[in-house]
Amino acid sequence: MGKEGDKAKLLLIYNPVAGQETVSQMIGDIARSLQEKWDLTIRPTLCGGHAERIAAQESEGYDVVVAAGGDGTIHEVVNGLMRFDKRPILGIVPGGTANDIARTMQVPLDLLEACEFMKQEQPCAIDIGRCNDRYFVNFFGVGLISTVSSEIKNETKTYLRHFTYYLKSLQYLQSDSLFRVAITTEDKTIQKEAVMVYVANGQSLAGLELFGDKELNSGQFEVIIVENIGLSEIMSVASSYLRREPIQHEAIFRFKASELTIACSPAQFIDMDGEKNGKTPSKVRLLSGALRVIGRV
Ligand SMILES: Nc1ncnc2c1ncn2[C@@H]1O[C@H](COP(=O)(O)OP(=O)(O)OP(=O)(O)O)[C@@H](O)[C@H]1O
Repeated sequence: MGKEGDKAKLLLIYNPVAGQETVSQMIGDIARSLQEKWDLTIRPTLCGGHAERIAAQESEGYDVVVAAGGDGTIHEVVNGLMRFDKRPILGIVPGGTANDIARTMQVPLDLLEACEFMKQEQPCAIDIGRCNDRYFVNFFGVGLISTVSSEIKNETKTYLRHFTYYLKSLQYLQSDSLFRVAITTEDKTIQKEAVMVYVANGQSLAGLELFGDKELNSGQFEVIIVENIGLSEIMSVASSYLRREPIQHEAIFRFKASELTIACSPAQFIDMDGEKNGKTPSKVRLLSGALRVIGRV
């Protein structure tokens, strides 16, 4: 191994409150592992939004910037990195609750295995979504998804959180959550009454691999509109999922697009990668191969 100065530079941004605070507890081991390959700088976040500021203000001159935390932390770091024309490579240490982005990129969920993985794997270019002046890696969503994710945001962070997520989904489906949506793409306009619109770039949502064939370099989003759907329909969709069959239901409308405008009445809160980001209307665009990430697509 060469001198410290010969090594590439890595900035590790970690969220000490993500998931069950495992990154915080293991930061010494994580640092020792990464130092074997890189000249390491470590920056913990102090509050929400801080990971994005660190990435935007301090990434210059680094070869790799690692987001250690959950999807929210990765979302913030990506938003910081996307401001640069010449972007450092992104690495992931999955210390969150759902870790949907890490799952899609096949990063091991064990923190030290993820460090080993980073040392061995090559980066690959992935598509990034853009909505107005914000970016997303995994998904853009309005309706049910946004309501549920903000409701659970402050709940106790244990494995029970996943369970809570599904219960809350069912609860909201029973309530008055319908809205009108008009989506315009490169070649069509679709108007529906919906409870949720989900624009998938990645494969997983809340730890479930819902879009198994959706690769992060496909050049297209998978757009899902969930129309008015009741409990019996949910059970039928859930049983398809459990039987590993493609999710097909008359209340679920799917298509592919790389550019779309979404208008809702009434206006809906936007959720990107599990983080709230303003309200519709939205212009959503796919930026092909915009970021290099250590992982597999
Ligand atoms: N020091 C901090 N104190 C409080 N909140 C923070 C701090 N640093 C970051 N945050 C916020 O913590 C929130 C949760 O982080 P993150 O999404 O990474 O973990 P998670 O919710 O457990 O994982 P996942 O999104 O994968 O389910 C984010 O909204 C982020 O802005």
